[in-house]
Amino acid sequence: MIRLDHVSKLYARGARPALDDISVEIERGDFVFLVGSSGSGKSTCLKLILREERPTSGEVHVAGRNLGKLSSWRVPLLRREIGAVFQDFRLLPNKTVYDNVAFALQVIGKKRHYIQSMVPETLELVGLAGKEKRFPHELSGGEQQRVAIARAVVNHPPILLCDEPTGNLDPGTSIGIVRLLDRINRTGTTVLMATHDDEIVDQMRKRVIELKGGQLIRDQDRGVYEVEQS
Ligand SMILES: Nc1ncnc2c1ncn2[C@@H]1O[C@H](COP(=O)(O)OP(=O)(O)OP(=O)(O)O)[C@@H](O)[C@H]1O
Repeated sequence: MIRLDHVSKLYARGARPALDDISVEIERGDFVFLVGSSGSGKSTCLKLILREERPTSGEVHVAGRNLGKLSSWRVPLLRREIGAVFQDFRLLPNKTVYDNVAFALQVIGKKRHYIQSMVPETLELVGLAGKEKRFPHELSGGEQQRVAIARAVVNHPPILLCDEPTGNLDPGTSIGIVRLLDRINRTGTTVLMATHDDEIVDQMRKRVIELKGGQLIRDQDRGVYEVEQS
């Protein structure tokens, strides 16, 4: 579902590589934690998968596409295959919960009756039934992140990328969010989550990929956090 072949990324000529000859494969339906100290290259890795950045060398394959050969006009089609969730939620503040999620379908031209059935179903999945008319500022951080997750998965993308989705949440709320991601993963969605949250990684015991200084130094099934400091 996601494959990096000898991928390196240098943001500036002569700079230390943000990613240094990374090769890794993530199969359909996997749940993977991407760990590593600050600056180890986690966000860069996610940006390459979204084609927000391009590698300096190597190949990135996502959902059957070689991103190096993908023309710019096809990038929006790639992004439909990938739901994305971030630490800072990124909700539209002037739209209700319902409209934040519906908007993701409107912009890709889905029909009204489809939107009217998918949005309530997805809000139910993330545990927000009954809160459709609230605005983001009327929700807790955990609830806001649930809206962001609903928005990311409402179109049933095969891949869900999460960049520190629990970074702004307390431990109890965080575990609820990751259990929700686990539930989404069990429906067949491939989940790749960059995180600094040691408690969650240790509790969930999923595959763990560790980066250090841009190099992949660990790929462990049922792994633990145990990040090496750079
Ligand atoms: N747009 C950019 N331009 C130049 N250098 C960058 C850019 N983005 C990231 N870097 C550098 O690339 C390296 C990897 O950064 P990246 O954001 O991928 O790390 P990270 O593991 O996600 O860190 P964090 O856990 O702090 O979010 C760092 O040295 C960073 O300074």
